[in-house]
Amino acid sequence: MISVTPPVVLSIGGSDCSGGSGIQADLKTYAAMGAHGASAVTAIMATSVRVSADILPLTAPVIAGQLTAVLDDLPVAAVKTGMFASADGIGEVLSRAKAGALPNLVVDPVLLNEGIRSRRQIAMALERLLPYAMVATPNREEASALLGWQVATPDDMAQAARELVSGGPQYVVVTGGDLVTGTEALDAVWAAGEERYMSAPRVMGRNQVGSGAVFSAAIAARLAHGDSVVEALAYAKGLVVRAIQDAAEWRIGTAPGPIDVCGWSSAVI
Ligand SMILES: Nc1ncnc2c1ncn2[C@@H]1O[C@H](COP(=O)(O)OP(=O)(O)O)[C@@H](O)[C@H]1O
Ligand SMILES: Cc1ncc(COP(=O)(O)OP(=O)(O)O)c(N)n1
Repeated sequence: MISVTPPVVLSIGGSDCSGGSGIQADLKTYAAMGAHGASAVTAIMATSVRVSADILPLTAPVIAGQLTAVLDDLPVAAVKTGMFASADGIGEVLSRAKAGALPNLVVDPVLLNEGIRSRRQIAMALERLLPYAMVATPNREEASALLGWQVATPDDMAQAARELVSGGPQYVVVTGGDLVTGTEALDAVWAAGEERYMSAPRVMGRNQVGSGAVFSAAIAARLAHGDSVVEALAYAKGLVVRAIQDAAEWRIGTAPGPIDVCGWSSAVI
C-alpha cells in the first residue's frame, strides 16, 4: 500500500460541462498522475455540438474567495491557469502571483472565440500574468492573439516562443496540435539558453478534446512531484500522445470528445 501524501495542484479555470476540457480535464489528469487537484472556477460554460457557447463568468470576489480558501489551507505545490471569462478574474490571480503565493505556475492562456465578449482585455490581462509563469503553453492561435501577428509555420512558432519568453515566463511552449503539415505533432520550446522543438508522431484519432488542458495540467502535476521543467515537458508530451491514441475509437457523444488521460483503454480492470 502507498501511503505517501500526494502533492496538491491548484487549477484556476472554466468548467466545461462536457467534461472534456477545462477544470474537469485538469482534475482527471491530476488524479491519473497521483496528485490531489484543488480548483478555483472562473466561469461556467454551457456548450455542446448542438448548443453554441453560453458562458457565465463568475465575479472577481467569488474567484478570490476560492483562491483564499485553497491557498490558506492546502500546501499547494503547483498551479495551473486555464480559461478566464473576465480580466477582473485574472487580476485576482495576478495579485497572488505577485505575492509569491503561486508556486510552479503554469499558464495555459486559453482564448476562446465563442461566447467571450472581452477577448482583447483578457489577452492584455494574461500578458501581465505571464511574467510570473514558470511555463506558458499557448497554442498557435493564442500566441498570435498575444503577440499581434499570425503564428503559422514551425519557424513562426519558434519566433513566437522566443518573443513570449522575453516577456517573462521561464519556459514557453507554443503547441502545434492543429498544424497539419507533415506527420509530426510539433511544439516549439523556448527558455534562456534552450531552444528546441518537441516532436511526436501525429495521432489521427477521432477524439482530441482537452489535449491542451491535459498537456498543461500534466506539466503542473509533474512540477508538483518535483520534476524539473524539462522532465515535466517530456512527461506531458508522452502522456497526451498516449491519451489521444488510446481514445481513438471512443464514441462519447455525437461529436469528437475527450482523450483517455486515465489510461482506461490500456488498463486491465
Ligand atoms: N493529433 C495529435 N497527435 C499527437 N499529439 C498531438 C495531437 N494533437 C495535439 N497534440 C499535442 O497535444 C499538446 C497540446 O497541443 P494543442 O492541441 O496544440 O493544444 P490546444 O488544445 O490548446 O490547442 C501538444 O503537445 C501537441 O503537440
Ligand atoms: C472551460 C474550458 N476551458 C478550456 C477550453 C479549451 O482549452 P484549449 O486548451 O484551448 O483546448 P482543449 O484542447 O483543452 O480543448 C474549453 N473549451 N473550455
